[in-house]
Amino acid sequence: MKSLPVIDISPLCSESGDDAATAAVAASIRKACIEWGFFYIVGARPRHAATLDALLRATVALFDLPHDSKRALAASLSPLHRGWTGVGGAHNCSSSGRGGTGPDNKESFLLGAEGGASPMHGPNPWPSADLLPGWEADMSAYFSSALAVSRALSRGLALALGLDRAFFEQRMRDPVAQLLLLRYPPAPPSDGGGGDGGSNSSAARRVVGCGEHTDCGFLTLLAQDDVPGLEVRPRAAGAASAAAATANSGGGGGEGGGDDAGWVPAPPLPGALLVNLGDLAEFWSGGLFRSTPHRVFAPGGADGRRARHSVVFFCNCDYDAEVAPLGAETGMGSDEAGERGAADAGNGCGVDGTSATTAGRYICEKLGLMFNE
Ligand SMILES: O=C(O)CCC(=O)C(=O)O
Ligand SMILES: [Fe+2]
Repeated sequence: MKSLPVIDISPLCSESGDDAATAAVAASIRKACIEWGFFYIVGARPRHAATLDALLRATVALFDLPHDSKRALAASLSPLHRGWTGVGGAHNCSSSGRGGTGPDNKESFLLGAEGGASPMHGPNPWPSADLLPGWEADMSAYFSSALAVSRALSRGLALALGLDRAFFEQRMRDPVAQLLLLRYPPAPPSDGGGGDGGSNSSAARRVVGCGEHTDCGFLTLLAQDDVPGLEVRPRAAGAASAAAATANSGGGGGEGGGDDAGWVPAPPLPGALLVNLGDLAEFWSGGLFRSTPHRVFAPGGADGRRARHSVVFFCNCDYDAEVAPLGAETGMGSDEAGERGAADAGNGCGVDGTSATTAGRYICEKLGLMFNE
């Protein structure tokens, strides 16, 4: 059974070294971005492994705070909607889901780039040091570390598109980046009665933690604890046939139809981060790279006693970075154009429109935000 690719990005983590190893990583990234829009990375700076543990511990500590302490940090109090949102609250950072999957079942806490570089930069509602000693330092360390990994990856993405390796990095000087901490509470035990819509598929019996959506920005890095729940639905021909095989192989319990068809699990892989591309990357790459739909189910079954925690780093480019769909330089060959398939021409990324924009404008439009520039 085919599953999501794993790519060792260590050759991208040094400033120099434009050698065969780098070219091989760029080729793997190109293939993964065309076929899946998702891939695991290993080999990021060693510093990252240490900050990952601290990150997950700090995330649990935040959500374990008493309700009143979290309410005092509510996102509704912040002009940039940073801070805490309880279960059933708004979905923060992604373009809207499709397919009527119902309300999200998750608690979230949003942080973002500080300073005044753009209307999307600003102060974070940090919990006080009395409440959570060292929390701000742990989160800030992870934020910088995730940004360094994103910059390294951006070199691979640029090479994968036939561009100068610094192409995206030069547009990530003080990027619009956000860190979203998530807790998915376990699904209530099923007494076999429920089910929505009378469907018999396992997807219908499971509780949605985060409905199907694509991310709207450039690059997403996901750290997850050891509780699974994330699934992706690749649209390219090669990966899609692997997904169909997964749906039919007994893992999902479906019969090739219903809500499970085409979905592939993206379970936690110790020491790895999961990367996915957002709508902005698909738009910028002229539709060559994928912004792939994904969804999360609340922990159930054997994992049903524990909440799932994940931390999503949405790395965009600088607010005023100019963006226009790339053309011939990406070297999209007829094979790759065929790989895209005719059926999936649009996922709302605006790839068919040729108008140039800026990263900030693109994201604000997707999120329905308006700022006076
Ligand atoms: O929690 C996860 O694994 C993914 C969350 C996600 O896709 C999002 O917040 O955009
Ligand atoms: Fe997402």
